[in-house]
Amino acid sequence: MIMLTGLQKIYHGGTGAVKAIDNVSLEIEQGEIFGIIGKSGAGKSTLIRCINLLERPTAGRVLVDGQDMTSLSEVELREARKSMGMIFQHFNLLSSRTVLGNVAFPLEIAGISRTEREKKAVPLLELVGLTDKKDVYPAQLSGGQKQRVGIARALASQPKVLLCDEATSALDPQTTESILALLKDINIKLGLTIVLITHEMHVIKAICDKVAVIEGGQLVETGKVFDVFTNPQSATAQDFIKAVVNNKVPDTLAALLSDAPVAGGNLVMRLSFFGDATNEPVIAGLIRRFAVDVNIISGNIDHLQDTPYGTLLIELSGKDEDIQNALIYLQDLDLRTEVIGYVARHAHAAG
Ligand SMILES: Nc1ncnc2c1ncn2[C@@H]1O[C@H](COP(=O)(O)OP(=O)(O)OP(=O)(O)O)[C@@H](O)[C@H]1O
Repeated sequence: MIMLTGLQKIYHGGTGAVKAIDNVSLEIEQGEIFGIIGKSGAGKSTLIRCINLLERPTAGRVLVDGQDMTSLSEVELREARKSMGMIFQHFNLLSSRTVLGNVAFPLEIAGISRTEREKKAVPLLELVGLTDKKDVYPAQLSGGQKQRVGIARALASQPKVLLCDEATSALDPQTTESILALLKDINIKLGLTIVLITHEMHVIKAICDKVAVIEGGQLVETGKVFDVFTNPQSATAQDFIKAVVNNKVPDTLAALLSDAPVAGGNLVMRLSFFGDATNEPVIAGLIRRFAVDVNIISGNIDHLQDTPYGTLLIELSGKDEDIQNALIYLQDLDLRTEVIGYVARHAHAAG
């Protein structure tokens, strides 16, 4: 649906050239919700604005539905942009127009008659749950309601893609949740491809199918949200995930760990479970089979989209041989194991 190839954007400002996007290539498929996450200044806004060419890339190609956006004339570009709606952090509504007037505005620009405009806008208000606010002005709306107007307006020209520029950053957590649920609903009902940028991992976790992590204008990691969450490769992705998944080794324990086995010491490891494996009594099975004690340091079970996902940080104590056999047993199960390190038994109170 959307293909970025070797995308580059250099800004020339007072302080010299800034490489905001540095050789980014990625593919977004039809019907998916694709999240782009990065810290402040990573290049997220520039990247999303390059997709509809609100920013013209310095180099690289932007293909949307097979059409090379960078090769279009201004007139062709205006036409192509109709297939890409956009919503913004600060909503960008027209304060002098009613809710209905705002939603119908793109249709007015397109020269569609008043009756036709209303015919198209009214069902969109229903879709976003604002039928009763049709005749009020933006100043009378809450932030969440304003964003609903923004969404309805973006859908007015029946786009194939919805670009969301930090669409929930100005909203409180509960309103954020309801707007994200609405985006998911629209994605399913209309089969709309959604691209969103955010600096918050919980947004990605809530609705995205795939994620791209960017830093310093570069793509550092991309993949299915489930894969990136359960097995992040880059330090940046690991940092973002820490904010929503608590499976960190406590600092007091981390200070005592060594990579190599310690004779007569305990093994600290992380187990990650997905799907059906979350229902398996892994720890009970471990204790039954081996002469080891298991101390659970931390643990949680969560859902990523509809798939259960859990992590357990555990410490095994026992004879060295029993610990190694238990480790081999765990590594053979349908779960992900990660040896965090070894700790001398007397050095640590637990176990
Ligand atoms: N018009 C501009 N002129 C010069 N430099 C710019 C311009 N717009 C952005 N930049 C620079 O490009 C880099 C990326 O900016 P961008 O706004 O895309 O990042 P971002 O990830 O969206 O950040 P934030 O989350 O803070 O909005 C930054 O270093 C920024 O200062």
